[in-house]
Amino acid sequence: MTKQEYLKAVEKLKKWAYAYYIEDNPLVTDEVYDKLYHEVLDYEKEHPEDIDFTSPTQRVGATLKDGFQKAKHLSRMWSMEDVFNAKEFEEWMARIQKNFPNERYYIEPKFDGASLNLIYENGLLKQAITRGNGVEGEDVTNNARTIQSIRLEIEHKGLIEIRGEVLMTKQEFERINEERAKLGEPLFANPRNAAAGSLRQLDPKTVAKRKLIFQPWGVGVHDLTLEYLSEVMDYVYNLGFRKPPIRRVCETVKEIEAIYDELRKMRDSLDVMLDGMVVKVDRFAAQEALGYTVKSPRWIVAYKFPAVEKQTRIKDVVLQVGRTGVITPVAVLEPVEIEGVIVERATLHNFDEIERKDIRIGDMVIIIRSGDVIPKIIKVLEHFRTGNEKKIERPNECPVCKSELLDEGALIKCQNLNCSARVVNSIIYFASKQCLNIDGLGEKIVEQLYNEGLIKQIEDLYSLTMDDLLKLEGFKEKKAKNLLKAIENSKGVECWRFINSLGIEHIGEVASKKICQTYGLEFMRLSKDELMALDGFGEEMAESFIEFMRVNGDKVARLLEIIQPQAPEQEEIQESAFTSKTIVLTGSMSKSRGEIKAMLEKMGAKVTGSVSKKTDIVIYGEDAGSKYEKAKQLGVTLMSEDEMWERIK
Ligand SMILES: NC(=O)c1ccc[n+]([C@@H]2O[C@H](COP(=O)([O-])OP(=O)(O)OC[C@H]3O[C@@H](n4cnc5c(N)ncnc54)[C@H](O)[C@@H]3O)[C@@H](O)[C@H]2O)c1
Ligand SMILES: [Zn+2]
Repeated sequence: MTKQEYLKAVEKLKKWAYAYYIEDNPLVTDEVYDKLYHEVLDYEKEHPEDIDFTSPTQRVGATLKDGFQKAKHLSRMWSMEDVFNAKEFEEWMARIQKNFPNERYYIEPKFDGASLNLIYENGLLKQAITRGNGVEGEDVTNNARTIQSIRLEIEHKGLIEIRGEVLMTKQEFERINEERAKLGEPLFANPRNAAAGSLRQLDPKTVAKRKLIFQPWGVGVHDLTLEYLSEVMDYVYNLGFRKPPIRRVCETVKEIEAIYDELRKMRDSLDVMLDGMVVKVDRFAAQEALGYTVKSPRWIVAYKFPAVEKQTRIKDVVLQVGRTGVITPVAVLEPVEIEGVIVERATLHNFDEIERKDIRIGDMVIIIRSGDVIPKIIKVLEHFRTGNEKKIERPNECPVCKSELLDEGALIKCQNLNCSARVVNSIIYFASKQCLNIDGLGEKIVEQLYNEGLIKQIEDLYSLTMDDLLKLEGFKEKKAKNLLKAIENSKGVECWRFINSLGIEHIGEVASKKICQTYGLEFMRLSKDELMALDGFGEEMAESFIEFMRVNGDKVARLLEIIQPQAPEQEEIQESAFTSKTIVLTGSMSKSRGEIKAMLEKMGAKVTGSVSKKTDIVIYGEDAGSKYEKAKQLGVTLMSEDEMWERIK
């Protein structure tokens, strides 16, 4: 780096830091920022005489935003030195151990949120101040008061600064971004920016609506006379603050590395974002002796995790056709590595989402991939646009079968039941775990069978022969035999698996189970009433089921014939006056209607939702309305709740 390049880099960092700290709207990912930051740092180490005193390496945070009162911290707030791998971490440890060979280290996760200092006096929250430039920050006391996990009163009566991170859960972040997209507001890049932006809303009512969390990690001024930071933190957490998922005291690099691995594994399952682990010298006396640089304590280090957010470019958009015909747009990306996995695609969900987020081909975007979750685009970095980006058009023709598409707004569908993509995907679904669970019949093999013309529809699976399979590439006798056996074994499956495997819209595993528990194998000709009498069934579900059976009745009958699913064992029926009767419940009763319904069903009654000529009895509670009247009109037997209990006795 030349001096000129150095000065340019400093300007760039300052611009990025301003967008990040003041506007909560980063222009680049942390990874990109950190890379340049470290290049600048390296240059400054070699050329101390050139250091620009406004360089981000020389100060905490950035200048302050207008709008809030400024307020001074009682003691300074700091930034942290960071390391990115075991080697860098060991070098840091070695530097400490040179003068302090036998120290203990206190470890907590590094929470990725916005720093906040809470000042308590006489047991009351007096002031809440953002980190700002470390000396003074913004007074956000009124906002902090709306955060449930910030105590307004604590047992400790002395003066104490409790410091921590304001966090937003991953779920809340998604919710707020959805909301912002609908309103056409710019999206937050990640939960950290969302938390920081929310904490600095001028209206506390808006802050209260966003579920923020306060997670302590340290103290400033305090009057506790303890020897170790870990003891002070025990004290703080016991005042009633949220505890971190892991906190440990240990002594060796090996122990610390083990905690790092443990935290990394835990990372995805937590509801808030971690971007690393923080290692601190535990003994206060040693901390003081080690001291501070212009920007950070020498006794703390942030041992960062690999980034889960990357910036990359959208090269193209391709369309996938699912088994229900729904077209899902998928972004083809310039490949990037995230935690050891090369990511080349990200889902775009649907076309409304593309429009809401104004995603274009050629755009630079931030993507996130955490755990097994499909990579997602969280934000378009619009300032990278050159004007050559292309809008993504809503398709009107199926990319696979070319038939005309049905555009329902959020969803665009291929309606052609014979569309090969739909057929292949529905067979894959049919064989999947939550359906017929046919071992060895995965995506690739279904495609292979279909492309070779061996199967055209689900039924064809059951007439596959050894000869057929042996013709296929990659099939030897054993594999073929196993597959045929697995297909054969799928005969006689539980009834609910059979229904679930049909892939009826709105009818999933739970609904399939409900249908089979109540009606066994007699599900093909169920009426709307009968379906709506099932717990959790609404009109949409009932109609979808009936429509499916109307259109595909013959096919379902053929499959039933081949597969012969098993009905669940019926519980023994308790005979009573209600056995085999069709009953409607109305009005408010002494127990919930669900409970009474379940009780009657055990006696072999059919409990439906609306009164018709087919209804045998209407049982009414208090304030019964239109159903009571209708029963009267139709001459259906009316029975009060009390009478019902009489008869059951
Ligand atoms: N994307 C961008 O444009 C951009 C711009 C500026 C900064 N950044 C990012 O910000 C970071 C550097 O900034 P920084 O100095 O504000 O913060 P930092 O990441 O260096 O960490 C210091 C902060 O970590 C927090 N923290 C979380 N858990 C903690 C714990 N257990 N103990 C102590 N502190 C804990 C505290 O709030 C503390 O102030 C980098 O990760 C950088 O990538 C990004
Ligand atoms: Zn199609």
